Amino acid sequence: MTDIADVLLVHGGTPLEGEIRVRGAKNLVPKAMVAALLGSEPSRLRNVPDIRDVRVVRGLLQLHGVTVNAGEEPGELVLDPTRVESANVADIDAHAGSSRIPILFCGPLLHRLGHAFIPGLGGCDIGGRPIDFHFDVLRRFGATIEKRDDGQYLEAPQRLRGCKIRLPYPSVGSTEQVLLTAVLAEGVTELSNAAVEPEIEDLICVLQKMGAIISMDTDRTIRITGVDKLGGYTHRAIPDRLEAASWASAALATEGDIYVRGAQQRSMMTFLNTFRRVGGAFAIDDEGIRFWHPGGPLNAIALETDVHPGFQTDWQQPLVVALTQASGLSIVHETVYESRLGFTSALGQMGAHIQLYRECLGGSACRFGQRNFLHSAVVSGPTKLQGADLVIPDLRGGFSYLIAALAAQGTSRVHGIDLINRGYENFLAKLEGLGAHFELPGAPAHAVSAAAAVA
Ligand SMILES: CC(=O)N[C@H]1[C@@H](OP(=O)(O)OP(=O)(O)OC[C@H]2O[C@@H](n3ccc(=O)[nH]c3=O)[C@H](O)[C@@H]2O)O[C@H](CO)[C@@H](O)[C@@H]1O
Ligand SMILES: C=C(OP(=O)(O)O)C(=O)O
Repeated sequence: MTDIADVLLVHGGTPLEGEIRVRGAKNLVPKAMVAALLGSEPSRLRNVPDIRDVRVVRGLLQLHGVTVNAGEEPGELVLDPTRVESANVADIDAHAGSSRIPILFCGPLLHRLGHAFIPGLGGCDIGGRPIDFHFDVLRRFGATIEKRDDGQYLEAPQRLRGCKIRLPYPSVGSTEQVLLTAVLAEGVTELSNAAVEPEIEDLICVLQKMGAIISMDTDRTIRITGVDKLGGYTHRAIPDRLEAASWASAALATEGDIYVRGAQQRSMMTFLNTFRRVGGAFAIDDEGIRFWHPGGPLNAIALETDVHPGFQTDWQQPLVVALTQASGLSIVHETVYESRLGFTSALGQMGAHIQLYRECLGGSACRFGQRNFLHSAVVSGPTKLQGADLVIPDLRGGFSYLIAALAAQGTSRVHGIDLINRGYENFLAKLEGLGAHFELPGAPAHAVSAAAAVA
Protein backbone atom coordinates (compact mmCIF):
# COMPACT_ATOMS: atom_id res chain seq x y z
CA MET A 1 0.00 0.00 0.00
CA THR A 2 1.24 3.48 -0.85
CA ASP A 3 2.04 5.73 2.12
CA ILE A 4 -0.43 8.57 2.25
CA ALA A 5 -0.72 11.75 4.28
CA ASP A 6 -2.48 11.20 7.60
CA VAL A 7 -5.02 14.05 7.35
CA LEU A 8 -8.02 14.03 5.09
CA LEU A 9 -10.16 17.02 4.14
CA VAL A 10 -13.67 15.71 3.58
CA HIS A 11 -16.26 17.83 1.79
CA GLY A 12 -19.61 16.45 2.92
CA GLY A 13 -23.13 16.50 1.58
CA THR A 14 -22.82 14.12 -1.40
CA PRO A 15 -24.56 10.71 -1.27
CA LEU A 16 -22.17 7.76 -1.73
CA GLU A 17 -23.24 5.83 -4.82
CA GLY A 18 -21.70 2.96 -6.75
CA GLU A 19 -20.05 -0.37 -6.08
CA ILE A 20 -17.21 -1.57 -3.86
CA ARG A 21 -15.86 -5.05 -3.16
CA VAL A 22 -15.01 -6.62 0.19
CA ARG A 23 -12.45 -9.40 0.44
CA GLY A 24 -11.50 -11.80 3.24
CA ALA A 25 -12.39 -10.93 6.83
CA LYS A 26 -9.89 -8.99 8.94
CA ASN A 27 -10.97 -11.11 11.91
CA LEU A 28 -10.30 -14.41 10.11
CA VAL A 29 -7.42 -13.97 7.66
CA PRO A 30 -4.61 -13.20 10.17
CA LYS A 31 -5.73 -16.17 12.31
CA ALA A 32 -5.81 -18.55 9.35
CA MET A 33 -2.26 -17.35 8.63
CA VAL A 34 -1.24 -18.24 12.20
CA ALA A 35 -2.88 -21.67 11.78
CA ALA A 36 -0.47 -22.38 8.89
CA LEU A 37 2.27 -22.44 11.55
CA LEU A 38 0.75 -25.67 12.93
CA GLY A 39 1.17 -27.56 9.65
CA SER A 40 3.96 -29.81 8.44
CA GLU A 41 3.45 -28.65 4.85
CA PRO A 42 2.55 -25.40 2.99
CA SER A 43 -0.91 -23.82 3.08
CA ARG A 44 -2.69 -21.67 0.53
CA LEU A 45 -4.98 -18.86 1.72
CA ARG A 46 -7.20 -17.04 -0.79
CA ASN A 47 -9.19 -13.81 -0.71
CA VAL A 48 -6.54 -12.10 1.48
CA PRO A 49 -7.06 -8.31 1.74
CA ASP A 50 -4.19 -5.84 1.74
CA ILE A 51 -4.68 -4.42 5.24
CA ARG A 52 -2.17 -3.63 7.96
CA ASP A 53 -3.19 -6.50 10.26
CA VAL A 54 -2.33 -8.96 7.48
CA ARG A 55 1.03 -7.30 6.89
CA VAL A 56 1.84 -7.43 10.61
CA VAL A 57 1.15 -11.17 10.81
CA ARG A 58 3.04 -11.80 7.59
CA GLY A 59 6.06 -10.07 9.14
CA LEU A 60 5.76 -12.07 12.37
CA LEU A 61 5.44 -15.37 10.51
CA GLN A 62 8.49 -14.56 8.38
CA LEU A 63 10.41 -13.71 11.54
CA HIS A 64 9.59 -17.23 12.76
CA GLY A 65 10.88 -18.86 9.58
CA VAL A 66 7.61 -19.18 7.63
CA THR A 67 8.06 -18.33 3.95
CA VAL A 68 5.14 -16.23 2.72
CA ASN A 69 4.75 -15.73 -1.03
CA ALA A 70 2.04 -14.53 -3.39
CA GLY A 71 0.08 -17.40 -4.96
CA GLU A 72 -1.31 -17.79 -8.45
CA GLU A 73 -4.46 -15.68 -8.09
CA PRO A 74 -4.64 -12.10 -6.79
CA GLY A 75 -5.06 -12.10 -3.02
CA GLU A 76 -3.61 -15.60 -2.58
CA LEU A 77 -0.81 -16.30 -0.10
CA VAL A 78 1.29 -19.46 0.07
CA LEU A 79 2.63 -20.02 3.58
CA ASP A 80 5.44 -22.55 4.03
CA PRO A 81 6.14 -23.41 7.69
CA THR A 82 8.63 -26.23 7.11
CA ARG A 83 11.70 -24.30 8.38
CA VAL A 84 10.28 -22.86 11.61
CA GLU A 85 12.58 -24.92 13.85
CA SER A 86 15.72 -23.43 12.32
CA ALA A 87 14.60 -19.77 12.31
CA ASN A 88 16.73 -17.16 14.04
CA VAL A 89 14.07 -14.94 15.60
CA ALA A 90 15.36 -11.37 16.00
CA ASP A 91 13.81 -7.92 16.45
CA ILE A 92 10.46 -9.26 17.58
CA ASP A 93 10.05 -6.12 19.72
CA ALA A 94 9.49 -4.14 16.54
CA HIS A 95 6.06 -5.80 16.41
CA ALA A 96 4.99 -4.66 19.87
CA GLY A 97 1.69 -2.79 19.88
CA SER A 98 0.97 -3.72 16.28
CA SER A 99 -2.23 -5.77 16.61
CA ARG A 100 -3.98 -8.33 18.83
CA ILE A 101 -2.94 -11.32 16.75
CA PRO A 102 0.52 -12.06 18.30
CA ILE A 103 -1.22 -13.59 21.36
CA LEU A 104 -2.49 -16.36 19.06
CA PHE A 105 1.06 -17.46 18.24
CA CYS A 106 1.33 -19.00 21.76
CA GLY A 107 -0.12 -22.47 21.10
CA PRO A 108 1.47 -23.04 17.66
CA LEU A 109 4.93 -21.91 18.84
CA LEU A 110 4.73 -23.96 22.05
CA HIS A 111 3.90 -27.03 19.98
CA ARG A 112 6.68 -26.42 17.46
CA LEU A 113 9.46 -25.02 19.63
CA GLY A 114 8.49 -25.66 23.26
CA HIS A 115 8.71 -21.91 23.96
CA ALA A 116 7.28 -18.62 22.71
CA PHE A 117 7.88 -14.91 23.20
CA ILE A 118 4.84 -12.67 22.69
CA PRO A 119 5.43 -8.90 22.36
CA GLY A 120 2.97 -6.37 23.82
CA LEU A 121 -0.37 -6.35 22.00
CA GLY A 122 -2.03 -3.57 20.03
CA GLY A 123 -5.60 -3.36 18.77
CA CYS A 124 -8.34 -0.82 19.27
CA ASP A 125 -8.51 1.26 22.43
CA ILE A 126 -12.17 0.58 23.19
CA GLY A 127 -11.88 -0.95 26.66
CA GLY A 128 -9.35 -2.55 29.01
CA ARG A 129 -8.94 -5.60 26.75
CA PRO A 130 -7.23 -7.86 29.31
CA ILE A 131 -5.72 -11.19 28.21
CA ASP A 132 -6.27 -13.09 31.45
CA PHE A 133 -8.51 -15.73 29.83
CA HIS A 134 -5.77 -16.48 27.29
CA PHE A 135 -3.14 -17.10 29.93
CA ASP A 136 -5.53 -19.03 32.17
CA VAL A 137 -6.31 -21.47 29.35
CA LEU A 138 -2.66 -21.82 28.30
CA ARG A 139 -1.75 -22.72 31.90
CA ARG A 140 -4.51 -25.33 31.88
CA PHE A 141 -2.84 -26.90 28.83
CA GLY A 142 0.43 -27.08 30.81
CA ALA A 143 2.28 -23.93 29.70
CA THR A 144 4.27 -21.73 32.07
CA ILE A 145 4.15 -17.96 31.59
CA GLU A 146 6.63 -15.36 32.72
CA LYS A 147 5.91 -11.65 32.41
CA ARG A 148 8.87 -9.69 31.09
CA ASP A 149 9.29 -5.93 30.55
CA ASP A 150 8.75 -6.14 26.83
CA GLY A 151 6.18 -8.98 26.61
CA GLN A 152 5.45 -12.50 27.84
CA TYR A 153 7.70 -15.55 27.73
CA LEU A 154 6.01 -18.97 27.63
CA GLU A 155 7.37 -22.48 27.92
CA ALA A 156 5.89 -25.95 27.58
CA PRO A 157 8.25 -28.34 29.36
CA GLN A 158 6.22 -31.29 28.00
CA ARG A 159 3.69 -31.79 25.24
CA LEU A 160 0.60 -29.70 26.01
CA ARG A 161 -2.36 -31.71 27.30
CA GLY A 162 -6.04 -31.37 26.44
CA CYS A 163 -8.25 -30.12 29.28
CA LYS A 164 -11.73 -29.00 30.30
CA ILE A 165 -12.22 -25.24 30.14
CA ARG A 166 -15.14 -22.91 30.74
CA LEU A 167 -14.65 -19.33 29.58
CA PRO A 168 -16.01 -16.66 31.97
CA TYR A 169 -17.30 -14.84 28.85
CA PRO A 170 -17.52 -16.08 25.24
CA SER A 171 -14.35 -14.27 24.15
CA VAL A 172 -13.47 -14.57 20.47
CA GLY A 173 -9.70 -14.45 20.93
CA SER A 174 -9.69 -16.89 23.86
CA THR A 175 -11.82 -19.36 21.89
CA GLU A 176 -9.31 -19.11 19.04
CA GLN A 177 -6.47 -19.53 21.53
CA VAL A 178 -8.02 -22.81 22.70
CA LEU A 179 -8.60 -24.04 19.14
CA LEU A 180 -5.06 -23.26 17.96
CA THR A 181 -3.61 -24.95 21.06
CA ALA A 182 -5.91 -27.95 21.48
CA VAL A 183 -5.59 -29.30 17.93
CA LEU A 184 -2.07 -30.64 18.58
CA ALA A 185 -2.42 -31.21 22.35
CA GLU A 186 -2.55 -34.69 23.78
CA GLY A 187 -6.10 -35.96 24.36
CA VAL A 188 -9.47 -34.23 24.30
CA THR A 189 -10.22 -30.58 25.08
CA GLU A 190 -13.73 -29.51 25.98
CA LEU A 191 -14.40 -25.77 25.78
CA SER A 192 -17.70 -24.50 27.11
CA ASN A 193 -19.14 -20.97 26.84
CA ALA A 194 -17.13 -20.61 23.63
CA ALA A 195 -17.61 -17.78 21.14
CA VAL A 196 -19.18 -18.93 17.89
CA GLU A 197 -18.65 -15.95 15.55
CA PRO A 198 -18.63 -16.80 11.81
CA GLU A 199 -14.88 -16.10 11.72
CA ILE A 200 -14.38 -18.78 14.40
CA GLU A 201 -16.38 -21.28 12.35
CA ASP A 202 -14.20 -20.45 9.37
CA LEU A 203 -11.06 -20.98 11.46
CA ILE A 204 -12.46 -24.38 12.47
CA CYS A 205 -12.95 -25.14 8.76
CA VAL A 206 -9.29 -24.26 8.14
CA LEU A 207 -8.14 -26.50 10.99
CA GLN A 208 -10.36 -29.38 9.86
CA LYS A 209 -8.78 -29.14 6.40
CA MET A 210 -5.38 -29.49 8.09
CA GLY A 211 -6.47 -32.72 9.80
CA ALA A 212 -7.93 -31.51 13.11
CA ILE A 213 -10.92 -33.15 14.80
CA ILE A 214 -13.30 -30.48 16.12
CA SER A 215 -17.01 -30.67 16.87
CA MET A 216 -19.39 -27.96 17.97
CA ASP A 217 -22.49 -28.51 20.12
CA THR A 218 -25.59 -26.33 20.09
CA ASP A 219 -24.80 -25.02 23.61
CA ARG A 220 -21.56 -23.18 22.76
CA THR A 221 -19.42 -26.20 23.64
CA ILE A 222 -16.52 -27.07 21.34
CA ARG A 223 -14.75 -30.42 21.58
CA ILE A 224 -11.30 -30.91 20.09
CA THR A 225 -9.52 -34.26 19.87
CA GLY A 226 -5.80 -33.61 19.62
CA VAL A 227 -3.86 -35.22 16.76
CA ASP A 228 -0.11 -35.84 16.40
CA LYS A 229 0.38 -33.99 13.14
CA LEU A 230 -1.40 -31.49 10.89
CA GLY A 231 -0.89 -30.90 7.17
CA GLY A 232 -1.50 -27.77 5.09
CA TYR A 233 -4.77 -26.29 3.82
CA THR A 234 -6.22 -24.55 0.80
CA HIS A 235 -8.91 -22.13 1.87
CA ARG A 236 -10.86 -19.11 0.63
CA ALA A 237 -11.44 -16.74 3.55
CA ILE A 238 -15.02 -15.72 4.33
CA PRO A 239 -15.80 -12.14 3.29
CA ASP A 240 -15.56 -9.29 5.77
CA ARG A 241 -19.06 -8.85 7.21
CA LEU A 242 -17.80 -5.97 9.38
CA GLU A 243 -16.48 -3.94 6.47
CA ALA A 244 -19.66 -4.74 4.49
CA ALA A 245 -21.84 -3.37 7.31
CA SER A 246 -19.68 -0.24 7.51
CA TRP A 247 -20.38 0.54 3.86
CA ALA A 248 -24.08 -0.22 4.40
CA SER A 249 -24.15 2.34 7.22
CA ALA A 250 -22.33 4.82 4.99
CA ALA A 251 -25.03 4.40 2.33
CA LEU A 252 -27.75 5.04 4.90
CA ALA A 253 -26.12 8.04 6.59
CA THR A 254 -25.31 9.81 3.30
CA GLU A 255 -28.67 8.94 1.67
CA GLY A 256 -26.73 6.92 -0.85
CA ASP A 257 -26.84 3.58 -2.64
CA ILE A 258 -23.90 1.13 -2.45
CA TYR A 259 -23.57 -2.36 -3.91
CA VAL A 260 -21.15 -4.33 -1.73
CA ARG A 261 -19.75 -7.09 -3.91
CA GLY A 262 -18.68 -10.05 -1.79
CA ALA A 263 -21.09 -9.35 1.11
CA GLN A 264 -22.93 -12.47 2.26
CA GLN A 265 -26.36 -12.69 3.81
CA ARG A 266 -25.65 -15.64 6.13
CA SER A 267 -23.09 -13.90 8.34
CA MET A 268 -24.99 -10.59 8.29
CA MET A 269 -28.54 -11.67 9.13
CA THR A 270 -28.67 -9.83 12.46
CA PHE A 271 -27.26 -6.67 10.89
CA LEU A 272 -29.72 -6.89 7.98
CA ASN A 273 -32.70 -7.13 10.34
CA THR A 274 -31.51 -4.06 12.23
CA PHE A 275 -30.78 -2.16 9.01
CA ARG A 276 -34.35 -2.86 7.88
CA ARG A 277 -35.80 -1.76 11.24
CA VAL A 278 -33.98 1.57 10.91
CA GLY A 279 -35.59 1.99 7.49
CA GLY A 280 -32.67 1.06 5.23
CA ALA A 281 -33.35 -0.97 2.09
CA PHE A 282 -31.26 -3.89 0.81
CA ALA A 283 -31.38 -6.44 -1.97
CA ILE A 284 -29.37 -9.66 -1.90
CA ASP A 285 -28.05 -11.55 -4.92
CA ASP A 286 -25.48 -14.29 -5.46
CA GLU A 287 -22.56 -11.87 -5.72
CA GLY A 288 -23.27 -9.36 -2.98
CA ILE A 289 -25.76 -7.03 -1.31
CA ARG A 290 -27.03 -3.61 -2.43
CA PHE A 291 -27.75 -1.20 0.45
CA TRP A 292 -29.58 2.08 0.02
CA HIS A 293 -31.60 4.83 1.66
CA PRO A 294 -35.10 4.53 0.21
CA GLY A 295 -36.05 8.16 0.93
CA GLY A 296 -38.28 9.49 3.72
CA PRO A 297 -37.48 9.49 7.44
CA LEU A 298 -35.41 6.79 9.18
CA ASN A 299 -36.71 5.07 12.34
CA ALA A 300 -35.19 5.34 15.80
CA ILE A 301 -34.49 1.91 17.34
CA ALA A 302 -33.25 0.22 20.51
CA LEU A 303 -30.06 -1.73 19.94
CA GLU A 304 -27.88 -3.92 22.12
CA THR A 305 -24.52 -5.30 21.02
CA ASP A 306 -23.74 -8.90 21.93
CA VAL A 307 -21.73 -11.97 21.02
CA HIS A 308 -22.80 -13.88 17.90
CA PRO A 309 -25.57 -14.37 16.87
CA GLY A 310 -26.33 -11.02 18.51
CA PHE A 311 -25.57 -7.61 17.01
CA GLN A 312 -21.77 -7.51 16.54
CA THR A 313 -20.06 -4.71 18.49
CA ASP A 314 -17.92 -3.81 15.44
CA TRP A 315 -21.14 -2.91 13.57
CA GLN A 316 -22.21 -0.48 16.28
CA GLN A 317 -20.09 2.62 15.66
CA PRO A 318 -20.86 3.12 11.93
CA LEU A 319 -24.57 2.48 12.50
CA VAL A 320 -24.70 5.09 15.30
CA VAL A 321 -23.79 7.73 12.70
CA ALA A 322 -26.81 6.67 10.64
CA LEU A 323 -28.98 6.77 13.80
CA THR A 324 -28.20 10.51 14.18
CA GLN A 325 -30.37 10.87 11.05
CA ALA A 326 -33.32 8.81 12.40
CA SER A 327 -36.47 10.47 13.78
CA GLY A 328 -36.88 10.09 17.54
CA LEU A 329 -34.82 8.55 20.35
CA SER A 330 -32.56 5.57 19.67
CA ILE A 331 -31.04 3.60 22.52
CA VAL A 332 -27.69 1.83 22.11
CA HIS A 333 -26.43 -0.53 24.84
CA GLU A 334 -22.81 -1.61 24.25
CA THR A 335 -22.25 -4.86 26.19
CA VAL A 336 -18.97 -6.10 24.70
CA TYR A 337 -16.53 -3.17 25.24
CA GLU A 338 -16.95 -0.78 28.14
CA SER A 339 -15.51 2.29 26.35
CA ARG A 340 -16.74 1.83 22.79
CA LEU A 341 -19.13 4.77 22.89
CA GLY A 342 -16.37 7.32 23.61
CA PHE A 343 -16.16 8.12 19.91
CA THR A 344 -19.58 9.81 20.08
CA SER A 345 -18.24 12.99 21.76
CA ALA A 346 -16.82 14.17 18.41
CA LEU A 347 -20.19 13.50 16.74
CA GLY A 348 -21.62 15.89 19.35
CA GLN A 349 -19.23 18.60 18.09
CA MET A 350 -20.71 18.03 14.64
CA GLY A 351 -24.23 18.69 15.93
CA ALA A 352 -25.42 15.19 16.87
CA HIS A 353 -27.44 14.85 20.08
CA ILE A 354 -25.99 11.87 21.90
CA GLN A 355 -26.12 11.43 25.66
CA LEU A 356 -24.11 8.67 27.36
CA TYR A 357 -25.22 6.79 30.50
CA ARG A 358 -23.57 4.47 33.00
CA GLU A 359 -26.74 2.40 33.38
CA CYS A 360 -27.63 -0.55 31.15
CA LEU A 361 -30.35 1.01 29.00
CA GLY A 362 -32.56 -1.22 26.92
CA GLY A 363 -32.85 -5.00 27.11
CA SER A 364 -30.65 -6.56 29.77
CA ALA A 365 -28.09 -5.97 32.50
CA CYS A 366 -24.50 -6.49 31.33
CA ARG A 367 -21.06 -6.83 32.96
CA PHE A 368 -20.55 -3.05 32.89
CA GLY A 369 -23.75 -1.94 34.61
CA GLN A 370 -22.38 -1.55 38.14
CA ARG A 371 -18.91 -0.42 37.12
CA ASN A 372 -19.12 3.25 36.23
CA PHE A 373 -18.65 2.89 32.47
CA LEU A 374 -20.49 5.16 30.02
CA HIS A 375 -21.68 2.26 27.91
CA SER A 376 -25.27 3.21 26.98
CA ALA A 377 -26.27 5.99 24.59
CA VAL A 378 -29.45 7.83 23.73
CA VAL A 379 -29.29 9.30 20.24
CA SER A 380 -31.87 11.96 19.45
CA GLY A 381 -32.47 12.72 15.79
CA PRO A 382 -32.61 13.70 13.11
CA THR A 383 -29.83 16.28 13.39
CA LYS A 384 -28.02 18.12 10.64
CA LEU A 385 -24.32 17.38 10.99
CA GLN A 386 -21.73 20.11 10.38
CA GLY A 387 -18.10 19.62 9.33
CA ALA A 388 -15.59 19.60 12.21
CA ASP A 389 -11.99 18.81 13.16
CA LEU A 390 -11.89 15.10 14.06
CA VAL A 391 -9.16 12.89 15.49
CA ILE A 392 -9.61 9.18 14.78
CA PRO A 393 -9.71 7.20 18.03
CA ASP A 394 -9.90 3.58 16.77
CA LEU A 395 -10.61 1.53 13.66
CA ARG A 396 -14.43 1.51 13.49
CA GLY A 397 -14.65 4.90 15.17
CA GLY A 398 -12.38 6.18 12.41
CA PHE A 399 -14.57 4.84 9.65
CA SER A 400 -17.58 6.29 11.48
CA TYR A 401 -15.96 9.74 11.47
CA LEU A 402 -15.47 9.44 7.72
CA ILE A 403 -19.17 8.59 7.32
CA ALA A 404 -20.18 11.50 9.56
CA ALA A 405 -17.93 13.90 7.64
CA LEU A 406 -19.39 12.69 4.34
CA ALA A 407 -22.95 13.10 5.64
CA ALA A 408 -22.24 16.58 7.09
CA GLN A 409 -22.60 20.00 5.54
CA GLY A 410 -19.26 21.68 4.95
CA THR A 411 -15.69 20.46 5.28
CA SER A 412 -14.20 18.27 8.00
CA ARG A 413 -10.53 17.77 8.73
CA VAL A 414 -10.03 14.13 9.77
CA HIS A 415 -6.72 13.36 11.50
CA GLY A 416 -5.14 9.92 11.85
CA ILE A 417 -6.71 8.24 8.82
CA ASP A 418 -3.82 5.78 8.54
CA LEU A 419 -5.39 3.79 11.40
CA ILE A 420 -8.23 2.85 9.05
CA ASN A 421 -5.76 0.90 6.89
CA ARG A 422 -5.63 -1.66 9.69
CA GLY A 423 -8.96 -3.12 8.64
CA TYR A 424 -10.34 -1.39 5.52
CA GLU A 425 -8.61 -2.34 2.31
CA ASN A 426 -7.94 0.55 0.00
CA PHE A 427 -10.67 2.70 1.56
CA LEU A 428 -9.69 5.98 -0.09
CA ALA A 429 -9.92 4.51 -3.58
CA LYS A 430 -13.28 2.97 -2.65
CA LEU A 431 -14.54 6.34 -1.40
CA GLU A 432 -13.33 8.02 -4.58
CA GLY A 433 -15.17 5.41 -6.67
CA LEU A 434 -18.37 6.12 -4.71
CA GLY A 435 -18.19 9.83 -5.54
CA ALA A 436 -16.91 11.14 -2.20
CA HIS A 437 -15.28 14.56 -2.29
CA PHE A 438 -12.05 14.73 -0.34
CA GLU A 439 -8.46 15.93 -0.49
CA LEU A 440 -5.23 14.67 0.98
CA PRO A 441 -3.40 17.93 1.78
CA GLY A 442 0.25 17.68 0.83
CA ALA A 443 -0.11 14.35 -0.99
CA PRO A 444 0.56 14.09 -4.72
CA ALA A 445 -2.63 14.22 -6.83
CA HIS A 446 -2.23 10.60 -7.89
CA ALA A 447 -1.88 9.22 -4.32
CA VAL A 448 -5.39 7.76 -4.11
CA SER A 449 -5.30 6.14 -7.54
CA ALA A 450 -1.85 4.76 -6.75
CA ALA A 451 -3.23 3.16 -3.58
CA ALA A 452 -6.01 1.65 -5.67
CA ALA A 453 -3.54 0.16 -8.12
CA VAL A 454 -1.50 -1.45 -5.34
CA ALA A 455 -4.55 -3.13 -3.79
C1 LIG B 1 -8.87 -9.44 15.77
C2 LIG B 1 -10.25 -9.75 16.18
O1 LIG B 1 -10.80 -10.78 15.85
N1 LIG B 1 -10.85 -8.82 16.91
C3 LIG B 1 -12.24 -9.04 17.28
C4 LIG B 1 -12.26 -9.89 18.52
O2 LIG B 1 -11.49 -9.21 19.51
P1 LIG B 1 -11.04 -10.01 20.82
O3 LIG B 1 -10.82 -11.42 20.49
O4 LIG B 1 -9.91 -9.23 21.41
O5 LIG B 1 -12.33 -9.81 21.70
P2 LIG B 1 -12.92 -10.78 22.81
O6 LIG B 1 -14.11 -11.47 22.25
O7 LIG B 1 -11.83 -11.60 23.37
O8 LIG B 1 -13.39 -9.75 23.92
C5 LIG B 1 -14.71 -9.73 24.39
C6 LIG B 1 -14.75 -9.30 25.83
O9 LIG B 1 -14.04 -10.23 26.63
C7 LIG B 1 -13.11 -9.56 27.47
N2 LIG B 1 -11.92 -10.41 27.66
C8 LIG B 1 -11.33 -11.01 26.60
C9 LIG B 1 -10.20 -11.77 26.75
C10 LIG B 1 -9.66 -11.93 28.04
O10 LIG B 1 -8.64 -12.59 28.24
N3 LIG B 1 -10.27 -11.31 29.09
C11 LIG B 1 -11.40 -10.55 28.93
O11 LIG B 1 -11.94 -10.00 29.90
C12 LIG B 1 -12.78 -8.28 26.68
O12 LIG B 1 -12.26 -7.27 27.51
C13 LIG B 1 -14.12 -7.92 26.08
O13 LIG B 1 -14.91 -7.23 27.02
O14 LIG B 1 -13.62 -10.06 18.94
C14 LIG B 1 -14.31 -8.85 19.25
C15 LIG B 1 -15.71 -9.20 19.71
O15 LIG B 1 -16.45 -9.74 18.67
C16 LIG B 1 -14.32 -7.91 18.05
O16 LIG B 1 -14.82 -6.67 18.45
C17 LIG B 1 -12.92 -7.71 17.50
O17 LIG B 1 -12.99 -7.05 16.24
C1 LIG C 1 -11.98 -4.06 17.63
C2 LIG C 1 -11.56 -4.40 16.43
O1 LIG C 1 -10.41 -5.00 16.12
P1 LIG C 1 -9.16 -5.46 17.03
O2 LIG C 1 -9.61 -6.56 17.89
O3 LIG C 1 -8.19 -5.93 15.99
O4 LIG C 1 -8.71 -4.26 17.77
C3 LIG C 1 -12.40 -4.17 15.22
O5 LIG C 1 -12.10 -4.78 14.17
O6 LIG C 1 -13.34 -3.37 15.27
